Amino acid sequence: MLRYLTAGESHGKCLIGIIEGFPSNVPISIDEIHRDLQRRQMGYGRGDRMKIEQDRIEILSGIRGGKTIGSPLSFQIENKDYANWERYMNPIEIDELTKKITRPRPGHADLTGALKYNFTDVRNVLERSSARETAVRVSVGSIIKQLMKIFEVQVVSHVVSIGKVSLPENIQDIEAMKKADQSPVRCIDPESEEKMIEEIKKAKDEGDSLGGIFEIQVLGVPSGLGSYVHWDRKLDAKLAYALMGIQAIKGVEIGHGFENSHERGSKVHDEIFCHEEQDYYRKTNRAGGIEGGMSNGEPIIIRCAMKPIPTLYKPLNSVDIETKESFAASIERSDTCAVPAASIVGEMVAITVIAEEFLRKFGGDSLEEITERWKRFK
Ligand SMILES: Cc1cc2nc3c(=O)[nH]c(=O)nc-3n(C[C@H](O)[C@H](O)[C@H](O)COP(=O)(O)O)c2cc1C
Ligand SMILES: C=C(O[C@@H]1CC(C(=O)O)=C[C@@H](OP(=O)(O)O)[C@H]1O)C(=O)O
Repeated sequence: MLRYLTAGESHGKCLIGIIEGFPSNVPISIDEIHRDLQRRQMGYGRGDRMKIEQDRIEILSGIRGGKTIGSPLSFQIENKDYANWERYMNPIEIDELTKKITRPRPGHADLTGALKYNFTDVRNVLERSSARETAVRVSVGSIIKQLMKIFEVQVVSHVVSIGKVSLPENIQDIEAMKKADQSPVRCIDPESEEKMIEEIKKAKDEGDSLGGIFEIQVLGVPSGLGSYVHWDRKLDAKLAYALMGIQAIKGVEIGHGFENSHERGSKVHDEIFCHEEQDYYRKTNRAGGIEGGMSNGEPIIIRCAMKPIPTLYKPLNSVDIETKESFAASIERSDTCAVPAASIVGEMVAITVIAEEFLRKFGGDSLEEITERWKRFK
């Protein structure tokens, strides 16, 4: 079973990841992981923290001479910003005069987190609830992506909307999606992209923030991953669970999920055809590649809705947890919009779920064992 853990605070010394259950003999390129880490840091609307960090991974175990050896694969990513925060974040001793954060931000984990863990300083909450942690999930996904590439599975994503600015139509251009990194908002329509940038600029000038929707497509997924036999084995359920685990993701849609609910069945379901030499196929993919909790061989299409960033430079009302007086919420340095970055996190989280299910079906201890099973299936 493939599983992983993440650790680390946003302004602590470093972030840590451990992957367990990864097969042996898989070649891993550190450059590719660095490329994905850099993709996560890009995107118009990010704040000044991204100018400080240049995320690099240091592998600590599980890889020898460029290939995995089947043991737990562990790594760390340094937080460069720790140098500026050490006196607040040192694990053993912090500056006595450290100012507490007592004005929770609506929409962030601050208030409920402080009450739940019995803190008088909201910093104890925001350090771990921060999406800084997603650098680890991207590293995990990037390692897993390299395994899945051997089995011809790929993942792409693009931004569909920022605030109220949306792509004019449901464009399904995979080649354009593969090149989405070249555009600052990762939008595949240049006209919409410009409008999205304007929208982000306006929100920033007004001390406000924005969310949006991104789409992920996983291509080349063999049919039969996941299962209909039990609710917690359904592939769509697993994807929704993992994707909702990304900070600020509040909705997950598989295929034309919401749109389909307004139509009659005859307009929705993807008819089945068979080519003598070509196997079964569909002419449409409104189901988004999943039927009965199983991949059906079509591209898996997922959309995720991200809420607007909670930290506002023109803050909303809040209550000081020490004095109980009304105040404007605290202002932490912040992104204005992080939908392009979240789309990269989404890619990596989605490919991780697909890999878990792929290994459940074709799994073995070594790459060679898995390849044999996969080839037999094909
Ligand atoms: C890539 C990314 C970057 C984010 N950047 C910020 C940020 O700069 N400021 C902020 O307040 N929230 C940011 N968020 C959102 C918060 O982390 C998130 O809203 C918070 O942890 C509360 O969790 P919830 O929205 O899932 O309920 C970011 C989220 C992601 C995915
Ligand atoms: C550090 C990252 O994102 C952070 C996510 C985040 C939050 O509240 O989620 C708040 C901000 O943190 P800071 O106050 O240090 O600027 C973002 O920069 C990152 O993505 O690597």
